[in-house]
Amino acid sequence: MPVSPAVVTVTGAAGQIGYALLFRIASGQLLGPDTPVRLRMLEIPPAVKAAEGVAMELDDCAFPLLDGIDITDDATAAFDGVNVALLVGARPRTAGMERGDLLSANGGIFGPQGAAINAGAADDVRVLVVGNPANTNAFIAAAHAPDVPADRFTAMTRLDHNRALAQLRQRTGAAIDDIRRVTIWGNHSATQYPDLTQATIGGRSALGVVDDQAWVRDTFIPTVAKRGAAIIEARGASSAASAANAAVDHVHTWVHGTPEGDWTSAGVVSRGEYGVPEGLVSSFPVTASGGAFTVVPDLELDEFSRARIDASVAELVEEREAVRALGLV
Ligand SMILES: NC(=O)C1=CN([C@@H]2O[C@H](COP(=O)(O)OP(=O)(O)OC[C@H]3O[C@@H](n4cnc5c(N)ncnc54)[C@H](O)[C@@H]3O)[C@@H](O)[C@H]2O)C=CC1
Ligand SMILES: O=C([O-])CC(=O)C(=O)O
Repeated sequence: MPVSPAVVTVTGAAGQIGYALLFRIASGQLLGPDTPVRLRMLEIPPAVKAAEGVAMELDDCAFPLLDGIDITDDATAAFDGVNVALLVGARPRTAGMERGDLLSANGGIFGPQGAAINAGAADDVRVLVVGNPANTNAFIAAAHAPDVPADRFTAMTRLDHNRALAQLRQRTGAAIDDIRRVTIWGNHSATQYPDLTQATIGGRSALGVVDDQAWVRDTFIPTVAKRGAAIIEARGASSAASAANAAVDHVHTWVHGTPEGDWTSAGVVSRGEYGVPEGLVSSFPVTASGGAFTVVPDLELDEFSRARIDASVAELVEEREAVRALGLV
């Protein structure tokens, strides 16, 4: 029996991440080889023509799973019946900025989009916010969607998670598939806490394999946390293909699950886990099963980890206060 197509909406579809993302979605890498996809591309009016050009290229790939493409500048139309919403469209930072500096420029995008999702999305909608500052933009979107379960709104820290895996591979020579239980806690910002205390490499403690606390504290953590700025410095533009790759990973894991014995990292709406105030969108260690993320419970946090998580969560609280002051929630 033919499977009906999933509606996947990508905002900012004519941007750099959109260009790296849409072709992977249409080829089946997001939802798997058995699910046809109907793509909805949302753009602001000046970029609709560029989105049309991207759609022409998508057509020219003749992807068997691509059921059709709609292009619109209207959020209500973009999110009508949507199953997977990828909220990418937002301004990227430039050299010298922190992601939080984008709040006033970008925050206003996510309330109306949350409201449009609330009004028209499919019952099983899953939302991934990529546009920065991603955690707080997801908080804004969720606040405007009271009828959508809060656990359907997530923010992307999978890129940070993948960066942590890559740094650990470089340091130890381990295969990526042998590295497990790495965690990104907190905000997708320089305050994030990439945590190796629970991580294993080939079943052994990653900290034991590395055997160099100073490297973890002074090299690993800042390299992962400041990787976005390093890419901007080197490339003259913020990361795009690796961000699109992480978005594909995030949704694929959400839908298809985490491997036995492992977990990933995602920004999810806190229910008070690990002392993170309820309602904030914070990155946690999460497993995925049955199409839902669950925060890994009962991990022991040492003093250093506790302090790092608290510092990043304090920044999320500040961002929440800022969006309240701006009248965005
Ligand atoms: N969470 C993460 O790990 C990462 C997040 N990002 C963020 O993703 C966002 C997008 O980055 P790029 O694609 O490089 O930027 P870009 O500037 O190349 O593209 C953004 C696109 O969004 C569109 N747009 C702006 N307002 C919109 C609206 N209201 N509705 C629909 N579309 C709208 C623009 O017309 C543009 O085409 C930025 O905020 C960037 O900082 C980037 C990398 C990683
Ligand atoms: O750093 C930036 O502005 C873009 C981003 O979020 C990342 O690369 O992690």
